[in-house]
Parts: sequence; C-alpha cells; structure tokens
Amino acid sequence: MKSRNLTLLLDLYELTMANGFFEEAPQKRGYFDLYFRKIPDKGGLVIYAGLAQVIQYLNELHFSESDLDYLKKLEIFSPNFLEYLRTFKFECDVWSVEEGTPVFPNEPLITVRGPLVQVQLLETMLLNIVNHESLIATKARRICMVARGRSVMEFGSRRAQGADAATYGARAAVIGGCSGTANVLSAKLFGLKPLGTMAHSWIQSFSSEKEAFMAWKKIYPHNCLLLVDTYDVLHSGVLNALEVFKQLKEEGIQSNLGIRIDSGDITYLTKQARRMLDDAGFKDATITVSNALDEDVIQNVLEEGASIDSFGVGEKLITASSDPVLSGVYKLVATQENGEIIPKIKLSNTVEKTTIPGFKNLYRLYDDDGQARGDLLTLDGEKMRHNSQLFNADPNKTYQKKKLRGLQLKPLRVQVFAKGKLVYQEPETMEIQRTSQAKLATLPAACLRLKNPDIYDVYWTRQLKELRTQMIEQYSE
Ligand SMILES: Nc1ncnc2c1ncn2[C@@H]1O[C@H](COP(=O)(O)OP(=O)(O)OP(=O)(O)O)[C@@H](O)[C@H]1O
Ligand SMILES: O=P(O)(O)OC[C@H]1O[C@H](OP(=O)(O)OP(=O)(O)O)[C@H](O)[C@@H]1O
Ligand SMILES: O=C(O)c1cccnc1
Repeated sequence: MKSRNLTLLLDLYELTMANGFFEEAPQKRGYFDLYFRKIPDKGGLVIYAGLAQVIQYLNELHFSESDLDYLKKLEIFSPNFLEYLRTFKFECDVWSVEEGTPVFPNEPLITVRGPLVQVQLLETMLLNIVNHESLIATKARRICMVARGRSVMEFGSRRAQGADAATYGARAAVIGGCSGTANVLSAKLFGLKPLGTMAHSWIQSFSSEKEAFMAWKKIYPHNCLLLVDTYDVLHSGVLNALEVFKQLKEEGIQSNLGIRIDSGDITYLTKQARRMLDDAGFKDATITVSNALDEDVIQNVLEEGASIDSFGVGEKLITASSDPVLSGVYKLVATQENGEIIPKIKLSNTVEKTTIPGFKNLYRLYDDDGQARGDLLTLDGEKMRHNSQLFNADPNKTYQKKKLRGLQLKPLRVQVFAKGKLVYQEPETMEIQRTSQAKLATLPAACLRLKNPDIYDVYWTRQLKELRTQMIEQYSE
C-alpha cells in the first residue's frame, strides 16, 4: 500500500514525555501492553484486527523535514531531541496476537519493548488502529453469525466516519466474516471481493422500471441482480425482473439472476417474492435484502422465515452503531534497567482497572479434542508444568483454581518486529477470515452467543497473581 507519513499522528504528551525520556534516561527501556477491558455489545469476545495497518505504520515511522520544522517552531523540544528525531530509527520488539483471533478482556494483544523514548510515541496510533478495526471485525462477526452461512456484503462506505473508516473498516468487516465489500479501493488494496448491485437512480433515470431492467440486461447479461423496490416490490419490481429473467432464459444466456429489496417488511416481501420467482421457474434466482440491517433485524427476519440468500449491510456495521467504541488502552507494564526487568503497576479505584504488571506471555489452552478451555497469562520465562496451579482472572468466578494437567499450551502471539526489523509475514485477508472462523469453532459455544454469553475463562499463573497482589499492597499503603 502507498506510504503515508502518520508519524505526527500522536497526542502531544507522547512527544513531550519522549523528549523527557530522552533528556533524563535515554537508555531506559520499557514494556507497554495494548489491551481492552470491556467487550462491545455485552458480547462474549472481540475479533482482533488491525495488525496489517500497525505494521505499515511502524514500517513508515519517520520525521520528515517539515515535521521537524513544525516541532522546532513549537519551542518545547530540546535541540538534541529534535536531532534524535531527525535520525529516528525504529528499534523496538513487537509481539502481537494474529488478526482474526477471538480475544478477551485484559489480554495483552500487543506488547512493545524498546527505548521508552520510542515505545511511548506509538500509543495513539496503535490504539487508533486496533480499536477501530477490532470493533468493526467484532460487529461483523455478530452480524455474520446470525446470517447463518448466507453471504453478508459490506455496504457502509457512504456512512462511515471518513475515508479511513470506510476502507479499513471494510477490511475489518471481511476479517469478521463478510463475503466482500462494495468499497472498490478496499477490495483492490486488500484482495477482497468487490460486490454490488445497482442503486435506485439507475431505475429512476429511465422512463420505466422495465426499461431500466432491460437496459441493465443488455450491458450485464451475465449478472442481473435487479433492485426491485423503487415503485412497488410485488406489483412492479418482481414482475419486471421476471420479464428480464425469462428473456435471458429464452436467449439461452447463463446468468446470475437475483433481486434486491431495500425497503418494506423484509419477511413478507421476501416470502412473496420467493414464491413468484419459484413459480416462474427461477428457483436459482437469489434474494438480497438491505436497509439499515443489523444482527437483531437479521435474526428477527430469519426467525420469521424470510427467504433470503444474502444481505447488504452498511451503516450499522461500518459505524458499529449499537456500541461504537472499543476502549483499548496502552499501558506501561515494566521498565528495564541494566538488563533487569522491573514490573510496573497503575492502581485504580476498581480492581478491573488496575493494570497487570510485568512482561507477559499469552497462551490458549486446548484439550485433547482441540477445544479451547481458556487462556493463560504467564510472566515471561515461567516454566509451566502439568500440576501448575492456574487462577481465574475473574474474581467473580466460583471455580477460581485449575490445574494445567491435560491441557496443551499454544502461544497466542507471534513476534512481529525484532529490534525494529519486521520478522512476520501477514497472511492474506481472506486467509485471516478462514483462520478466524476455525479459531471461533474451538471456543465454547456458550461464549459465542450474542445475548448473555458465558464469560470465557482467562487464567493467571500463581507467580503473576502474586506479583500483582503484592504490588497492589505495596503501592496502596
Ligand atoms: N420483518 C421485519 N422485522 C424486523 N425488522 C424489519 C423487518 N422488515 C424490515 N425491518 C427493518 O425495519 C427497519 C425499517 O424498515 P422500513 O421499511 O420501515 O424502512 P424505511 O427506511 O422506512 O424504508 P424506506 O427505505 O422506504 O424509507 C429497517 O431497519 C428494516 O431493515
Ligand atoms: O442501510 P445500510 O445498511 O446503510 O445499507 C446501505 C444502504 O445504502 C443504500 O441506501 P441509500 O444511500 O441509497 O439510501 P436509502 O436508505 O434511501 O436506500 C442502499 O440502498 C442501502 O439501503
Ligand atoms: O451495490 C449495492 O447494492 C450497494 C452498495 C452500497 C450501498 N448500497 C447498496
């Protein structure tokens, strides 16, 4: 993808702190974790997305001459720091969960290790990317889940909050399960399927609906997905579409036939339209519906027995309008001085908001059938044994303790940058979608449901739990 310099897309305090770190302790290193605390829509999981854009951003970090001129004019940065920025070379280590993975609150999705002066600068953009794309992928997963195997086309660009939200949002929607997008730029950039039908303007621009459909047939004889609700779905739209389909049949032309309904009672109209198409011998003609759809409407119309082959979903998906924020955070969890890792904690009034200190690893625990039984956070370097005691991170769970026995540990994260060098190859977006579905299939079914899902078990090792408890005691005195 074409490079663009987003290096200054940070919050001023990151630069002022970086200046401070540079002046005070240029050698001091830090560890930051990126994680979220709450799942949108009271859901059971988040689909992690955005790593490809994180990689692109980190690969392109540099301060241009005009950036440096601008910063100099602010008169708040030391000349030596500005000189450091001029020759800035990214040197950090980055570990991340792979895109498409279902993840849970308080899991370190990304850990960045490096000079504090560098790791601090990344806060805003890493959060901006991951919070947005994971939010949309998560919403798409909900919508696609209730669509039960029917295609869901992403139609939201026109109502997205800006060009990036449209383009990266469409990619995230595909990671979450959409079959493709109407956004051609996104399709081109990310190898997605470009999909679409026609707008009402096509039909309105002709003197009749029939004329409009016939003109479409002439230009696209192999793809006749006709929008049938401009005037009257059952008394005009479907009847005119049938005329076109019959002509194509008589002419012996193989075509993808279908209709799209964009208003009215979806259940009633699709049932009636299906009957009309079937009765006329067009059992293969598909029915697509759109119009402010979300997981609730889709679930409702399918429960009512609506006859639908595919959905076009726009504004509610691309803006995640039912709960439009994933509040991921980026927190310092350790520093490193003279080779020694020193865990750090941030206390809060609530235990949930108190950070989890230390340089950690994240694992998924699988049983012999390949089913996920929970996730595990360990401190880096801890040796796990069969009789290792695990502690549920959720203090409200009745069964607090568990032995590792019988479970296999698989690391959930990969190293993405080593000393500033990219060491990870991103899979294609469609491949990410496939692996995402496979990972979802290993989770307990009760965690997948949309309403009142079970809380997935996330465990800590004894060492991690004790470290946190001891640090809370130490700092709250
Ligand atoms: N059977 C149904 N059950 C639940 N919701 C439905 C059903 N049929 C349609 N809807 C949804 O109800 C909402 C309003 O539908 P309605 O047809 O009134 O839309 P509209 O926006 O008024 O139509 P138009 O596009 O003509 O203005 C939409 O979100 C639509 O998807
Ligand atoms: O409703 P969404 O989920 O966002 O899906 C995309 C919508 O975009 C188009 O509408 P258009 O902009 O033409 O406006 P409309 O609502 O009048 O159809 C299309 O006809 C869908 O209704
Ligand atoms: O192709 C379509 O039918 C489409 C695309 C974007 C928005 N609404 C509909």
